[in-house]
Amino acid sequence: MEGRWTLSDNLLAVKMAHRVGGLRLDVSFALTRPWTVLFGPSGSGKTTVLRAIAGFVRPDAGRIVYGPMERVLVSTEERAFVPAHLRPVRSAAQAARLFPHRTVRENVGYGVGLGGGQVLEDVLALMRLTTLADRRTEELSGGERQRVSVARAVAAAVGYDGVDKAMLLLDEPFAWLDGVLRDELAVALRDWLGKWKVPVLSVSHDVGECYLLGAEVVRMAEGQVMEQGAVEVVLMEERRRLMERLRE
Ligand SMILES: Nc1ncnc2c1ncn2[C@@H]1O[C@H](COP(=O)(O)OP(=O)(O)OP(=O)(O)O)[C@@H](O)[C@H]1O
Repeated sequence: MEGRWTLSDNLLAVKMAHRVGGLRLDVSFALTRPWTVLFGPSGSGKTTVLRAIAGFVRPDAGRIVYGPMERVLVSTEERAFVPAHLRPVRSAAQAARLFPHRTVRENVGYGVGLGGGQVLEDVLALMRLTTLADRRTEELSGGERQRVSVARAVAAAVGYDGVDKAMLLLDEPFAWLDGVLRDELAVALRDWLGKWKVPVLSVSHDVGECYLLGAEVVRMAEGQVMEQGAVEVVLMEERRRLMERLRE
C-alpha cells in the first residue's frame, strides 16, 4: 500500500455546503500537492473546512474523499460519515488542548503510540522542544503550548499505522512564532514531512509564510473558494502590495 502513495496523487477532494453562524460556506477543491494552504481573511470559513475534514463538523451537504484509494469520509448522498477518531487525519487547532499535568514529552508522545520512540525524539528536536521535554505543559507560555500541540499532531500523523497515510491539518501553526524561528521551523517541518510523505493542509493569513513553504494556495473569501494555484500566481498581488507598504 505504501508504495502506491506519492505526494502527487489526488490526496483529498472536498465539496461541501454548510451554514455556520451567518456564513454560507460553499466550497469545492482538490489537493494534489504536499503542502496546501487555505488562505483568506478572518471569518471566511477556513477553520470550518478543516474541522469538516477532521470530522468535527458534519456538512449540511457534500462529499469528502481521501487518498488514492478514494476513501469516502463524508457523503451526505450516501449517508456516509466516518467519525473523527477513525479518519486518517491528525490535526492541531488554533487553541492548544493539552494535558496540563503531563510533560511535553508525554503530550507529544500521546499521539505516537508504542514503538514511536525515535519519531517522538525527532519531532521534539524538529519543533525545538527538546530542552522543554520534561516540563509540565501548565508551566509553559501560550506560544510554547501551541508548539507542543503542533508537535503532537505531527508525531501522530507520522506515526499513524493505518491502511492510508495520515494527513495533517494545521490551523495557523506558526502564528505564535516570529522572524527567524518561524522561517527555520516552517522549512524544516515541510522538508521532514515531505520525507515521510505526510500531506499537509494548513490555514494562514500570512503571505510570507505561503511563499516560504512554496505551497499550493486555496484562496477563500466569504465562504467561497476564489482561486487555487501556485503561491506565486495566487498571491502575486498581495505580495506586491506588501512590498509597496514596506517601501513606504
Ligand atoms: N460554532 C459556531 N457557531 C456559530 N458560528 C460559528 C461557529 N464556528 C464558526 N462560526 C462562524 O462561522 C464563520 C466562519 O468561521 P471560521 O472560524 O471557519 O473562519 P476562519 O476563516 O477560520 O476565521 P479565522 O481566520 O478568524 O480563524 C465566522 O463568521 C464564525 O463566527
